[in-house]
Parts: sequence; structure tokens; C-alpha cells
Amino acid sequence: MENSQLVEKIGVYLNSELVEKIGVVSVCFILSYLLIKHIWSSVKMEKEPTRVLVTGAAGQIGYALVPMIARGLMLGPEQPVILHLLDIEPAAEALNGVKMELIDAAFPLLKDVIATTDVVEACEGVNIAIMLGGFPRKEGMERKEVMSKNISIYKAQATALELNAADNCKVLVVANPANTNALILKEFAPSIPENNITCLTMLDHNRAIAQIADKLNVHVSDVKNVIIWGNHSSTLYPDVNHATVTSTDGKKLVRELVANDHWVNKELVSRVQQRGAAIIKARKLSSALSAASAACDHVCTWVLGTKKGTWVSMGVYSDGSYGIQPGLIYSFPVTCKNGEWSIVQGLKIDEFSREKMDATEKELIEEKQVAYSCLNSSA
Ligand SMILES: NC(=O)c1ccc[n+]([C@@H]2O[C@H](COP(=O)([O-])OP(=O)(O)OC[C@H]3O[C@@H](n4cnc5c(N)ncnc54)[C@H](O)[C@@H]3O)[C@@H](O)[C@H]2O)c1
Ligand SMILES: O=C(O)C[C@H](O)C(=O)O
Repeated sequence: MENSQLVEKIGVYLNSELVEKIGVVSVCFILSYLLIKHIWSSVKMEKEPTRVLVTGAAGQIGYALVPMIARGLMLGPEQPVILHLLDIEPAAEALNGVKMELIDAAFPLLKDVIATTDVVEACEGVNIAIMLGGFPRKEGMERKEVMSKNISIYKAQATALELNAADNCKVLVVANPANTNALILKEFAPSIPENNITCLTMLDHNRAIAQIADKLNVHVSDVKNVIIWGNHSSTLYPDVNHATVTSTDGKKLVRELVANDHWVNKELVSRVQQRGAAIIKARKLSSALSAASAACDHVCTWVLGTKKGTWVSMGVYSDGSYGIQPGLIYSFPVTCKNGEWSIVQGLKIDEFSREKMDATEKELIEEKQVAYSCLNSSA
């Protein structure tokens, strides 16, 4: 054999061996990748379901909210859930109807539904509690009368949560008066960390964003960092002094873009404060779709976090930030990370804002006094 032929043969042999080796390595690599992918997806499949309590689940907000939770809109598309639905005896049949519909919807993430009128059974092992149930204000009723009825409801439910919920259960109170109901719940569930008891002002936050987006003809997702201060009532204060709009031209302050202080200080404030009443006038029922969506946003943001550089509004336990009486449940701007919220610090507060923030604080202090006088008279 000539030298050149020998070299050629060796070359072919080496190449085929190399090709074979590369082939084996590639197959091993692909198989390992598929195996890891399979193991990873089965680990993900095995996520423990989160137990979510919804009180007043046979009511209108409940009817809009439970499918959102079951669809993964609140806790993400990979988190299975078990729904605990609570309502009172007269609504038991309707509650069972809601359960039937949830079953019929065949939601992949929904692992079980417990529908009950027993508050202890409802609270058993829950990780998240969304409190919609309460006594609605009826024509001719004094605010104090409504409050006294809700106080006894929230006292009983706080005790049931305290004794039966999972450790570190997160609570969102929606039922009105939301801030004061949350305060009562906190009082009677002392072992639930105070930072775990919140109330809904995300609806007001979303309403303010929607009004600004409409005024500036931009999309709601471009409007960031509005603040709702205070009580979920007609004294709440929507503050746009730090709010921005992002566009192709960059980030600009809402106040500068609107360039109309009357609109910002008067019209916007009054529209957001009165929006709940406007919905009631139009629907002859209070807001439900938007309230359910906001409740979903609140829990979702709390659990999964805020985006960098942005905040939302939540009714949370006051630590005295911005001079607000410690211990009140007051709406602040908050950021969320790892399932914890923190009040945004260091924002500049002008004289106009200070006055509005104090007025809504004053109303909450008065509500607290009324609540305590109801508690003392029922003791
Ligand atoms: N914070 C907010 O942004 C906001 C927005 C909208 C509505 N709300 C409030 O949310 C609450 C619910 O609104 P809705 O439209 O669903 O009312 P709804 O009357 O349709 O439903 C309330 C449900 O609570 C039930 N309920 C009453 N007492 C209960 C108890 N002790 N335990 C369990 N369930 C009980 C009722 O049977 C009813 O099914 C109301 O208080 C409303 O004012 C708050
Ligand atoms: O139920 C109400 O009184 C109104 C509700 O809180 C809302 O803001 O839509």
C-alpha cells in the first residue's frame, strides 16, 4: 500500500470514529436533556395546591372572582388551588350552585372545592383568605349599625382563621368598611402576623390609572405609580404627584402631561372617590367584575411581586410612615417581594396631599372609635 493510500485510510478511520464519538456524545446530551426536562416538569406538576378561602362566595364579587382564581389568574398558571367557599345558611343552595359551576368548568388547576356554611371547616388549613362576606348597608341604616353587624362577623371569622388557617396565612379584606373590618380581624387574630392582614384599595388604584389613561389617551399599562392614600371610602386620596406615563418619548410625569391642576386636584380626586357610587347608580348593584379583578391583582402582586421601579396601593398596617397613626389599616404605596410588602419610603408630600392624607386618616380614626364602642357595648 502506498503511503498516500495509508494516510487516506487512517483519515477515514479517524473521521468515522470521531463522527461516531460525536454522535454518541450528542445522543447522551439529548437524552440527559430530555431526562432533566421530564424530572423538572414532574417536580413542577407536584406543586402542593394553595388553599384559598373566599367568604361571601355566593355573592356577586364571589361569582366573578372564583373562576379567576381557578384559572390561575391570581397565583399563576402553574399553581394548583383548592377553593374553600364560605357563605351563610340562607345562601347555602346558591353556594352549592357556584361549586357545581366550578366543577363543570373543568379548570385544570382546580384540585378541589369545599363549599360550606361552617366557618371552622372553611378556614381549615387555608393559605390565603379573601373576605368578601359581610353585612351590606341597607336603606335607612346608620353607619354605626352596619359597623356593629360587621364587627361581630369579623370577630368570629378572625377567631376561626386564627385557630384553623395555615401558618403565615395572607388575608385580604374586601367587604366594607374594608379598612376597619381588617382592623377588627387583626385585633381578634393576634397570632396572624399584622403584615399578613390587608384590605383592598387596588380597585381605587386601578380606577385612578384608568381615568388618567383616558384623559391622556394612553394605554393603562403605560401609567405607573399612582397612589391611593387612606380609607376605601369617599375620603380616599388619589395622588398623582409621582405617577408617570411611559411612551416612545420616555417617561414623563402625569401632572406635567395633564397640565391642568384643577383636573388633577379636583376632578380626578372626586371621580375616583365617587366611582363606587357611580357604578351602583348605573348597575343598581355595587361593582363586582372590577372588584374581583382588583382582588386578584392585589393577591397576585403580593405573592408574585411588583415590577422593578413600580408600586401599587394596598390597605396595610401603618407603622407610622408618613406620619399616619400606627396601627391603622391605611392605604399606602407598597412594593412587594418574596410574598412581603413594604411601604415605599421617602416620597415628597406637598401641602395639598398632606391635608387629604390627614382627612382620610381622621375618618379611619373615627371608624376605629365607633368599632371599639360597638365592641365594648357588645362585651
Ligand atoms: N374594597 C372594595 O374595593 C370593594 C369593592 C366592591 C365591593 N366591596 C364590598 O365587598 C362586599 C361584597 O360585595 P358583593 O357585591 O359580593 O356583595 P353580595 O351582597 O353580593 O355578597 C355578599 C355575600 O356575603 C355573604 N355573607 C353575609 N354574611 C356573611 C358571613 N357572616 N359569612 C360569610 N358570608 C356572609 C352573603 O350571603 C352574600 O352571599 C360588600 O361589603 C361590598 O361593599 C368592596
Ligand atoms: O360597595 C360599595 O359601597 C362600593 C364599593 O366599595 C366600590 O368601591 O365599588
